[in-house]
Amino acid sequence: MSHDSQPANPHSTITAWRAIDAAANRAAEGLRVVEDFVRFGLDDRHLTTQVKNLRHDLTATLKLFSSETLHRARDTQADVGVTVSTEAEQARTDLAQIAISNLKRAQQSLRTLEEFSKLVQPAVSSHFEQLRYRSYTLEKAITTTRENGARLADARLYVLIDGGRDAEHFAQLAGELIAGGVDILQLRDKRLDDKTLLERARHLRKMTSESSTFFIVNDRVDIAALAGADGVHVGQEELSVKEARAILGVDKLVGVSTHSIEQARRAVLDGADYIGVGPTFPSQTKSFDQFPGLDLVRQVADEIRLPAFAIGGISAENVGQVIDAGLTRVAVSGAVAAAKDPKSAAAKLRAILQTD
Ligand SMILES: Cc1ncc(COP(=O)(O)OP(=O)(O)O)c(N)n1
Ligand SMILES: Cc1ncsc1CCOP(=O)(O)O
Ligand SMILES: [Mg+2]
Repeated sequence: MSHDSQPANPHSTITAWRAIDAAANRAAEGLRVVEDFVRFGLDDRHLTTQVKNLRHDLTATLKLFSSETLHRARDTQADVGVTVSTEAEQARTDLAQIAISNLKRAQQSLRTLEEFSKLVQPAVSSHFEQLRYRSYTLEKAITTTRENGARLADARLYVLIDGGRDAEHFAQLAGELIAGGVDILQLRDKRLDDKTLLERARHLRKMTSESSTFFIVNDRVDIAALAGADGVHVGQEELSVKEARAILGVDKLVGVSTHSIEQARRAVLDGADYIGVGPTFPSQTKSFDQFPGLDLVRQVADEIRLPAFAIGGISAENVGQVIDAGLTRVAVSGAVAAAKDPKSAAAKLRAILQTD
């Protein structure tokens, strides 16, 4: 029956069932290709589970239709679409492109399912809409994981520094760390007034621009935007990834602190560019009541391929335990910034982290 309770025209009904049958198969096939890409191409257990769940939920929703009706409506021989194949369908040059094309194909099919089911079984339509929205979230998470895997491929050592005693002391330390091979520098200062913090941020922007070191501001999206930083780092109780991105723009990095595997999984789906994982060990820089420790490092290394930096009390002495637990990226403060010779402390840690 149609929306206004008029009996649907039998020709429209059979057309709708044929389209639903074809779209159901396309959506399921497309999602299977995506699942195989995140599984074998990205080696990402979390995203594999997410795509698999989406595929299973699609199957469960399709069971709300009568399979007999669908099969009766099927007429592959008469389907003019079977022999139509565009050049773009044939020209696939890399795995990620294949996966994304298939995801888009699944999304389009979900849209067909949503629209055509309105004619024959309206109550099911909104289920397909929800599945389509989930597929958009996954598309973003897959793309971000893949792109940041490349963008931050070489980023192993991430160092947090404060604004220092004065501008000169700050510039001296920053200069040494950049020269010591630090991949990412974070300005993390909770005591400076805004004017001075922005001055430090602008100074660091200038220094890092002449190097390959990324520059991130902790907490303060406003300061990051004004200084033209490469990004911002936010905690669980701060602005969300979406909010930070709305201010900074799509090209900037947004990192998120995670203290449990659930938070790490959520950060991936929220579209974070990287995650901080910790605290790993007791820290001189910040005090904590709880330590997810190396267990969380192991869980993240096992499940997640978005760049992940272990943080909290990490030094040249214990970084081997982090590497053994599966992560080769760390964020540190004290072990480098408070060292007698910050440049060689950074270079030493960086060398240990270069495991390949
Ligand atoms: C790389 C990185 N990871 C984690 C943190 C901690 O952020 P947050 O939990 O918001 O705590 P504060 O640093 O703001 O005290 C970080 N800053 N950087
Ligand atoms: C900000 C922060 N968040 C978790 S641990 C930490 C401090 C890292 O500093 P350190 O390397 O000196 O422990
Ligand atoms: Mg914070």
